[in-house]
Amino acid sequence: MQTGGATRIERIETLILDIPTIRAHHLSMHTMRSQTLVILQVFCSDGTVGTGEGTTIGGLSYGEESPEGIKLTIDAYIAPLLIGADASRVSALMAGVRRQVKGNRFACCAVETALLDALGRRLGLPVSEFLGGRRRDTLEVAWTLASGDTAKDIEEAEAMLAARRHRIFKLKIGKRDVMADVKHVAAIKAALGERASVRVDVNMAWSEHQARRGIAALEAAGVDLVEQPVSREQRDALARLTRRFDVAIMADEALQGPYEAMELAKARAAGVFALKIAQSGGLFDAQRVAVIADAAGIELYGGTMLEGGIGTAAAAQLCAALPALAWGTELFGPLLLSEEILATPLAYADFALAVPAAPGLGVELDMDRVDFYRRDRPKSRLAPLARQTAGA
Ligand SMILES: O=C(O)C[C@H]1C=CC(=O)O1
Ligand SMILES: [Mn+2]
Repeated sequence: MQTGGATRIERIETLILDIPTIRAHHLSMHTMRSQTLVILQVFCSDGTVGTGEGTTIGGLSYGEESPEGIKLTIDAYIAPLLIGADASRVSALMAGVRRQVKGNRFACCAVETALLDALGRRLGLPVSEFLGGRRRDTLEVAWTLASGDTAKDIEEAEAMLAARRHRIFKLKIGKRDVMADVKHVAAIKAALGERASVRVDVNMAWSEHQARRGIAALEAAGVDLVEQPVSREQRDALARLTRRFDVAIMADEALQGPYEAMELAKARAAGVFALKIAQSGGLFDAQRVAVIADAAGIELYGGTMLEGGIGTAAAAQLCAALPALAWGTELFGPLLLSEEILATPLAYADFALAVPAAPGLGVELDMDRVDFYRRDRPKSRLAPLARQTAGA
């Protein structure tokens, strides 16, 4: 796997970080009070270090990979395949990894991200420039209202509008009775009116029958988009809902890479795809999903697994290079964390995220903060850390 004079992969290190969220984040299957990030670094023989991130939501309650599993997969199975290999052959390296490692898309995405970061640093180019070239330098970013309380959500949305940070709001529903959720959403939409786009994410909590009742009422309340109302296996039900309603129906959990994208497109099961680098299995596979969406006339939304700064920068690099991104993005993950792990936080202003312009992912880790939040930190390092707030 190596040629003379090539830059080699010398070492791969992984770390698990636990960072508190700024408030409880209620999803239909889990309430988050902290987020767990798996950070990996790929050390190359020319001195470049590439950084990647593997992050999921709620342990094993959202997807099949846990943070501990992502770390183990990289340490025990992926790293040994890569040590000594030519670090710049990213696509070939990932094809080799996939021959030996089935599934484990989040772990593969983290590794591919780190290799792309290192390659970009070596080339002196941001990753978006070799994913086809940048089509945009800023990305509109939605915010998720998920405090669990209608009045608090309205207050939070008003503060975001006043600060010009977000004007698209995604509401997490599916935990309560359908009509209680509809009442909650309708009250928020009525308060915000035309000043904001209000969307909902059911995270698979409804049956098809519940979805028919719920979506009809949400459409009447002025909601713009309904994300993954039914379980990911129920592709036919999702297709029937897409045909039945004018409001946009978006596939999220049902979309796990190019194969599912093709099946969803053939079944006309969604009008919009939540494009996520981790769920797709990496930036290359996310690009393949985007190509399928484009060919099928399906619109795109840049989704998140609530990653920290590294995963968010990686998704931003991909989103910057997409030909079209009709529904904007929700790349706000770092803003939900109470502490920043980047040396310079990502910049959010005027409802948008500025896509980092420096080589690679365009961001640097603050290693003191990383050290502080690592799960295995030595007890002697428990001294409080000076607070640095995420965001601009
Ligand atoms: O989309 C999801 O299901 C996961 C995630 C994205 C934003 C958020 O608040 O949760
Ligand atoms: Mn979702």
